[in-house]
Amino acid sequence: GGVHHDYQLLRDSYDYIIAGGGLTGLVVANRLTEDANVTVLVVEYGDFDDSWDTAIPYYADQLQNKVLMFQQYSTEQLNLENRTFTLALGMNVGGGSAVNEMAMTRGQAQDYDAWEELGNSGWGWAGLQKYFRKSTTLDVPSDEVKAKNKYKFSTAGYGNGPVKATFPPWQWPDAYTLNDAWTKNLGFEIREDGATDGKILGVSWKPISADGKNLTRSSARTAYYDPAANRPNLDILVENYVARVSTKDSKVIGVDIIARINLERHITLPVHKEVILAAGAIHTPQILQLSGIGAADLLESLNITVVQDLPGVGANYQDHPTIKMEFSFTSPSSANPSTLTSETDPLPSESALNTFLNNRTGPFTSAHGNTRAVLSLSNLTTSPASLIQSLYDGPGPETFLPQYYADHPDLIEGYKSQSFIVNRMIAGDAGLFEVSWAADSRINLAAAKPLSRGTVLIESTNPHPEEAAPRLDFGALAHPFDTAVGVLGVKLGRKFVGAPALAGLSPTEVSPGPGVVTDAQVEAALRGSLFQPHGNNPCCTAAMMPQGYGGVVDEELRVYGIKGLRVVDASVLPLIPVAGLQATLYAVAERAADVIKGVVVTEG
Ligand SMILES: Cc1cc2nc3c(=O)[nH]c(=O)nc-3n(C[C@H](O)[C@H](O)[C@H](O)COP(=O)(O)OP(=O)(O)OC[C@H]3O[C@@H](n4cnc5c(N)ncnc54)[C@H](O)[C@@H]3O)c2cc1C
Repeated sequence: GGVHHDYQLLRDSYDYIIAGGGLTGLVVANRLTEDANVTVLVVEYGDFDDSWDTAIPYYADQLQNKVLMFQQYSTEQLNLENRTFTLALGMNVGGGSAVNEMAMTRGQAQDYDAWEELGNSGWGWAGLQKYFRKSTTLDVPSDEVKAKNKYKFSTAGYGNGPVKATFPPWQWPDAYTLNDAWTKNLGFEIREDGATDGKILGVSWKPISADGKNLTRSSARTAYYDPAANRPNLDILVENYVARVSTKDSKVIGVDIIARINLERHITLPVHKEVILAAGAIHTPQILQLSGIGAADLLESLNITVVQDLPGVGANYQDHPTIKMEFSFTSPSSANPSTLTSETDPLPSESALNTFLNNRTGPFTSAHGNTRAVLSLSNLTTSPASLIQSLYDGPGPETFLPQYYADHPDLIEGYKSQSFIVNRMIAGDAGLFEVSWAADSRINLAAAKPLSRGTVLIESTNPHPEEAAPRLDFGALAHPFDTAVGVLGVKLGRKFVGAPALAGLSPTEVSPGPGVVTDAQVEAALRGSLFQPHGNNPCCTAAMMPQGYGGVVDEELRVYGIKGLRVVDASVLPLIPVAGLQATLYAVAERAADVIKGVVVTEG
C-alpha cells in the first residue's frame, strides 16, 4: 500500500476503485480495507497538505491557500441580476473536510426522516444514529473550559469514532453579548447541540471538527486515511483524476484515469467488484455524464454513447443560499476579531499564534464562531398562514424550475414528491434558516429549505475536472417562497442586531443599509447584492430516490441500471438538511461502507 503519483507500482487491478479522496471517499476506503483480503485504490485529483493552514482552526475561516480548493464558476444567475458566483470545493486528500469552516453540526431529525419517506428505508434519523456515533467522538472540554464558556451540549449522540468534535477553549467576549440578544430579547434559550435528539430549533453552541487535546483540525484525512495508510491493501493515487467509468453490457469493468498536469499520461484500470464515486456534488455528475450515464438528449448532443438514460444526474442541485448582512459596531469590546487583523507592532496575530502553539488556547483555537440559531417559519413571522397557503396555491413547478426539468418530466414528478414532504415540514417546525455569528459584526443567514433547484451539466467531452468544469446553474431565488423567506430573514437580522442587549456595541447597518426599507427594496437588494446562492454545501445531484422520480441511486446507493457502480458522496442526499453537511456525510459514508460490505441489507 502507499501513496502514488504515477502508475508503475499500482496493482494490475483492484476490487474497489474510489473516485475522489475527499470526505466520503476516505471513510469508505478505510472501512473497506479493514478486510485484509479486499484491495482498494483511491484516485484523488489533489494532493496531501501538511501545513498549519489546514490544521489551525482560526485559519479555517480565511484559508489563504487557494491551491487546496477548486474555484467552480456558475452561470449568470437570472434571478440575481445576472451575477455570477464562485463555489469553493475541497481539492486535496480530505476534500472539503480539510478546508471547511469546521462547524460539526447535525440537522433536525425530520431532515433525515424525509429521506426515508422518499423511499430510502434505514436512512432516517433512527437508522443513522448508529452511524453518527460510529463516525464521531466528542472530545469533552474540561470542566473549566465548559464553565468559563457556558457551553451546553449532549454526549449520548457521540460514540468513539475516528473524527473528533470538540468545543474550543476560546470565545470572544462579544459573542456573549450577541447571545444575550437571543436569550434576553428575542425569547430563546440556549439549548443542547441536538446531536442526541435531533432537536435544534432555537439557539445552541456548535462543536468544531477538531481534536480536543491539540485543538487541530480533525478531517477525513487525519481520522480515516492516516490510521489506514500502512495497510498493504490500500493505495492512493494523487494528482490524477477519474475521467470515465467504463462499462460492458451495463456492468462496470474499470476506470480511465488521467494525470492532472499531463494529459498524455493516463491508464485504464480494471476493477473486480465496484467503482465507488466520491468526487463530490459537482464532479460526480460530471463523471457519470462522461461515462454515458445521464439524460440521453444531453449525452447525444455531445456524441457520447448512452449507457443509461438517467436525467436525474446533475439535477436537484441544492445548497444553503446565504444572506450576508453586515453591521459596524462602534464600540466593540477591546478584544475582538478585528484586533487580530490589525497591523500594529507587535502583531496581535503573531502573539495569538504563539499562544496557540505553546498552550493550545486563545483565539486561534476557534474557527468562525460557535453559535447558531435555527429558526422556523413561525420564528420569522407572526402570520405564517398566508405564506403556507401560498405553497399550495402558488405557481406550478414548471414556472420556476430550470428548463431542464420541463425537458425531463420525471424530474417534475420527483420535485412534487419532495414538495409534498417539504411543504408539510415548513408548515410545522422545520428550520428555514441557520443563522450564525462570531463576535464580529457579520451575520450569516443560511437558507435551509430552498425550494428552487439548480443543475450541473457537462458542456464538453473534456473530462478535466478543473479546466473543463461542468456548467453549474444554481437556479436560486426562482421560487417566490424563497424570495419571501429571504425578506423575512433580513427583517430577522435587523431585529437581532437592533435588540436592546446589543445597544452597548452601538451597531450601525452597513449592508443592506438603512436606505433599504420596504419589502420591495429588500427584495431588490437580495437580488442585486445581498444574496449568495450557496453556502459551501453543494449536494443532491445524484439523488437517492425512486428512478421514476428522477432518482439516480437506489437505497443501497447503486446507480440504476448499472452493475458495480455506487455513489457515496454529497450527491446522493435527496434533500439538504438544515446543518452544514460534514457531520451528516460522515454518517452517510459510514452507512454506505456497511451497505457495500453487506452488513446492512435492505429488505424488499
Ligand atoms: C470552504 C468550505 C467551507 C465549508 N464549511 C463547512 C462547515 O463549516 N461545516 C460543514 O458541515 N460543512 C462545511 N463544508 C462542506 C463539507 O466540507 C462538504 O459537504 C464535504 O466535504 C463534501 O464531502 P464529499 O465527500 O461529498 O466531497 P469532497 O469532500 O469535496 O471530496 C471530493 C474529492 O474529490 C476530488 N475530485 C473531484 N473530481 C475528481 C475526479 N474526477 N477524480 C478524482 N478526484 C476528484 C476532489 O479533489 C475532492 O478531494 C464546507 C465546504 C467548503 C469547501
